[in-house]
Amino acid sequence: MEERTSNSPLPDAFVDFLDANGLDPSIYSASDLTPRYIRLKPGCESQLEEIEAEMGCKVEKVFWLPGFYSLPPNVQIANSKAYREGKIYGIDAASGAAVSALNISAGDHVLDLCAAPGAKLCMILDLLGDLGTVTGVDVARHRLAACRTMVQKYELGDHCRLLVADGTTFSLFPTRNYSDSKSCESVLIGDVERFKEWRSRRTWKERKKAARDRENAHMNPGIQEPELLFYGKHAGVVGLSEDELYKTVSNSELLSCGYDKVLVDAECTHDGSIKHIQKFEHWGWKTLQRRVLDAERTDSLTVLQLKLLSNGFRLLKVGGLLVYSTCSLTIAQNEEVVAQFLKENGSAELQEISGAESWPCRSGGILKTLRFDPLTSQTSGLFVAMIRKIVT
Ligand SMILES: C[S@@+](CC[C@H](N)C(=O)[O-])C[C@H]1O[C@@H](n2cnc3c(N)ncnc32)[C@H](O)[C@@H]1O
Repeated sequence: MEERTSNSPLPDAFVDFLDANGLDPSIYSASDLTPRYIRLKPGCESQLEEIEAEMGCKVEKVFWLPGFYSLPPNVQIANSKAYREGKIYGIDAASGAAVSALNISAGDHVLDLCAAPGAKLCMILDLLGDLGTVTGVDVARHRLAACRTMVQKYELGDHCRLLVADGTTFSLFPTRNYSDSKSCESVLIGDVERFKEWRSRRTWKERKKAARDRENAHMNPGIQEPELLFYGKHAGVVGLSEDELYKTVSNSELLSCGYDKVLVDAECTHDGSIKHIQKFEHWGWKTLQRRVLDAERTDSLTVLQLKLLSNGFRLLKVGGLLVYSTCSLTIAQNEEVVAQFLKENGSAELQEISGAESWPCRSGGILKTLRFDPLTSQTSGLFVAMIRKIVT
């Protein structure tokens, strides 16, 4: 593919891709003016003036999203003291809206099925406070390791466990306190080894075992067990035996013992993030062709997205809420995936997102779904749908 030839900020091949997907390229015209967004850790509000002085720019409150602030587009936050000290993290306001849609409350057991690198997971943990648990899953070990670093840096890990696993087949139910898990028929038998408090430094025996497990998983890809990459003190793991932790649950048990909230922030072509697309200038246009524009790539992604959404929904308890989001704006990866999923799942009901009336977004192609884009929202592009599991 040739490099960009027009004066548009978008590569020509990308404009053709937008055209083929019925997307108006003008939604990206405001992308150079799109602010940077940060979330301020709860309790740090009084330090805002100090943070502003240090960054040398205005830090403005996002009126429609609590805890969020906008900065001018090209401000680098990584060198700031507030960032180094874990008082702020970068997260787009549209991503914040997707998490906010979940209406996280104290005591929730939350599953984040495509968790890495972890900005949304951090926000979920921030909102959860001192009760409940968050299970973060991602298939990419190195990305989940980065997520662990982030959770530890922001001191948010106490109620969190991270597992390398395929989200399309992941099947572990939430780890509640031991007394709770009894009610979910997880029974303690005999004198078995139990998980102790997490230590960053693993013993030789533990490292050896982890390497052996990875080797086995590599040799037998069909029977991979999730790999536990991190767990906090109150994540419900301490005190469990391996059998209890890795116990999978039947679909009928999940109706009552499943997660209260599930986020499926699915893998996608990332075409809603023009900053991401512009990175291909350095990565090479051939890579853009392979990763974003190729129709076969989109086809295999939509299959993956439907599988992730279906499995996330299976792991939800009755009455629980699931948010499906992607940072693609194509209909194939959003409305069509949701429509197919609703057709296959009689107990799934699309929900109006409460609070969204004040959000600067527009309706998606299916009623109750939402679309953020740089022009409408002054955010990155994001599709959001919220689904409840009902009794059928
Ligand atoms: C859009 S990113 C998620 C971003 C993340 N939620 C955040 O806020 O930082 C999609 C993630 O899905 C992961 N992924 C891809 N296929 C997966 C699968 N089969 N199971 C679980 N995760 C998967 C990728 O490794 C990637 O980290």
